[in-house]
Parts: sequence; structure tokens; C-alpha cells
Amino acid sequence: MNVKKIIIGNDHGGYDLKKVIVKHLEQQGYSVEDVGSHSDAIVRYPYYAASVAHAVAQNPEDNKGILICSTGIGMCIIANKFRGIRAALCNTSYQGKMTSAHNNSNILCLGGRCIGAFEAIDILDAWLNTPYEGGRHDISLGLIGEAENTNFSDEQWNPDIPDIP
Ligand SMILES: O=C(CO)[C@H](O)[C@H](O)COP(=O)(O)O
Repeated sequence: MNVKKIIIGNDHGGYDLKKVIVKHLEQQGYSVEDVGSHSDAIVRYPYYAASVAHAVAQNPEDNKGILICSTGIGMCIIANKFRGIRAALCNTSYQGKMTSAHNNSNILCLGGRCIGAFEAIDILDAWLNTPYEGGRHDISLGLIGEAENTNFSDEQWNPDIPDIP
């Protein structure tokens, strides 16, 4: 287990699945930080995605992230706007395995209204238990880094999550 902490965030569409995922991670011995949301009340997913992405980007050696909304798509869009983040939306355990092996993804995005709890756990376990292969994939990750350097400013958006959406 190389990852020291898993930071997890969700909106109302991901709240139920988040509870299942947190329980599973804790049973596996992972240290989990839950940035919310903490109920199924309607919230705006970009705040939670930004909070997790910022924390993972600050310490990518030790931290990984999980983001869950209804589809996983909006969370993934926001997370990938942070320098150093490689967020992957996965709907199959094959994708979970391959995005670790080839993309060295550091945030897993899941759709709480797209997949069931058992599928989600299979995807999560495949993602966490598959090592990055390196080799030829380092070339692609280098190119992703070049795209970030070309297109991103050094200012990173890290909004505080408001009490009211
Ligand atoms: O999946 C999502 C973003 O990609 C959100 O969970 C979804 O947009 C929320 O929609 P609603 O407010 O209708 O529940």
C-alpha cells in the first residue's frame, strides 16, 4: 500500500456510493479524509472536486483522490484542470486497472447513478492494486506535463466549500 491517504469528495448524486466506498477503504486499512458533502442535500460538485484535486496536487507522492457525482463526468472535468492531476472516470474494473497501469491516474472518478456498489468496489480495488507500468507510458505522461506547462497558469483555484450551495 504505497498511498498514505485517500481524499474523497462527492455531491448529492455521489453521497450514497461515497458511504460504501469509505467503509470499504477503512476496512482495507486506508486512511481516508472525507471533504464532503455529508448528506444528500443538493450541492455544487465543482467545490468538492476542487478541494480534492488541490489536496492531491499538493502531495501527489502520498495522496490519491476519489470523486463521485451522479455520472462522475463533472468531477472529472474539474479535477483535470488542476496541474499534476490525472483524473480518470471509470465504469469498468478493466478501466480501473488500465488507468493505473498506463496513466498513473491519481484521482478516480465514479458515477453514483451509473454503477452499483459492487461494481464500484471492483473498479476501486483494480485501481488501487495495479501499479503504474512506467516504460513507454512515461513518454505520454511527459507530454501531458508539457500540455499543462503550455496551457495552465500557475494560479490554482482552491475555493472554500461554502455552507450554502
Ligand atoms: O453528475 C453530475 C455532474 O457531472 C452531477 O451529480 C449532476 O449534474 C447533478 O444534477 P442534479 O442537480 O440534477 O442532481
